Amino acid sequence: MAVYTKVDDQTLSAFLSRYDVGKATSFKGIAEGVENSNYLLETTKARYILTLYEKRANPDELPYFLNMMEHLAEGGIPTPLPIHDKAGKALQILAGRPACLISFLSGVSVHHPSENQCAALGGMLADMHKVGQSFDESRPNDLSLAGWKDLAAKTEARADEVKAGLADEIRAEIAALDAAWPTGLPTGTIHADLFPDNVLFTGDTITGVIDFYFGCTDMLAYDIAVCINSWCFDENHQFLPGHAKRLMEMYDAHRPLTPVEVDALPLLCRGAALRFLLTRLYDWQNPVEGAVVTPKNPLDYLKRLKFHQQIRDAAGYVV
Ligand SMILES: Nc1ncnc2c1ncn2[C@@H]1O[C@H](COP(=O)(O)OP(=O)(O)O)[C@@H](O)[C@H]1O
Ligand SMILES: N[C@@H](CCOP(=O)(O)O)C(=O)O
Repeated sequence: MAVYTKVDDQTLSAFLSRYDVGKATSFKGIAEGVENSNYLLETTKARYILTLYEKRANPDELPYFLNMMEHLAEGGIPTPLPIHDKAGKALQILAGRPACLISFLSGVSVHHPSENQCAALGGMLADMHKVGQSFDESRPNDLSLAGWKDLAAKTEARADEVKAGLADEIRAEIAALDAAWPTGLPTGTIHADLFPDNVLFTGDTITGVIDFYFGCTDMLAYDIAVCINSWCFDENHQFLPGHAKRLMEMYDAHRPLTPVEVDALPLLCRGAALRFLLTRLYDWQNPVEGAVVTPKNPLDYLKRLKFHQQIRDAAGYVV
């Protein structure tokens, strides 16, 4: 459960009095997530999610994320909507943290996505990229090469406590990616953390896309690489080519991939694997005292990284 900041009854009712959302009937910490504190709030009017921003969230960037969600929702992507208070304000301070009430979306996230669900994901991701083209705000991806170097420096002293030789493997991978990281690919607004726990389904239909707090401006195909990493491996970290094929085919049907994007996929997948290896490693080494959160295993992404390292070209993902 990710709850870093506790919200008591009095604080909650004072907060809710700013809104026209009715009275709270239930308020519970949510048993998923890593980055922020999330509560499910039920009121006499509706259900909401209350998010308190923690850890990596930079308060100055929160308006960007909320505006991105609103822009995508207006374009037909099923993202939550920030709720505005009676004075028109969406972003608040609650229990000393920046906070926002957002609309609750129905559906459930899947632990073992099917090929059909990967196809739905590919189509939605391409649609999201197309709608994102008219979003006029931008934010650099602070978890790309420069961010990885920074995390590698912060984690290297104790990386070998997690696995012997890990610091060297990370150093070598950063050097390889630094020398070959693609440029000139189509860019735009990307989600950058589109894991299965951030997509809600009813059957094979996507009913929600959540957690835009790593959203940024970067190569569109990097989002596909994040999805290949997080949707197309089984629980034993074995690659699932049928999943990747359906994801990419449906993406391509909604937004045709350019040849340079296809060629860059193995490198982008390596970069995405390294990104999650590093943030997980950092979180593993730096637990937040008193937080209720289950740290994720960094080595899951070392296994994926090794898989991508032996892929020669994008065809390796679909055979
Ligand atoms: N708008 C929403 N509608 C329904 N459930 C949500 C919504 N936002 C978050 N959740 C639930 O809260 C969990 C944690 O949210 P998430 O944004 O992924 O947190 P974190 O940023 O901490 O990773 C999700 O897995 C989902 O179950
Ligand atoms: N997806 C990341 C962790 C970020 O947490 P999320 O709950 O916001 O997806 C990972 O799995 O390492």
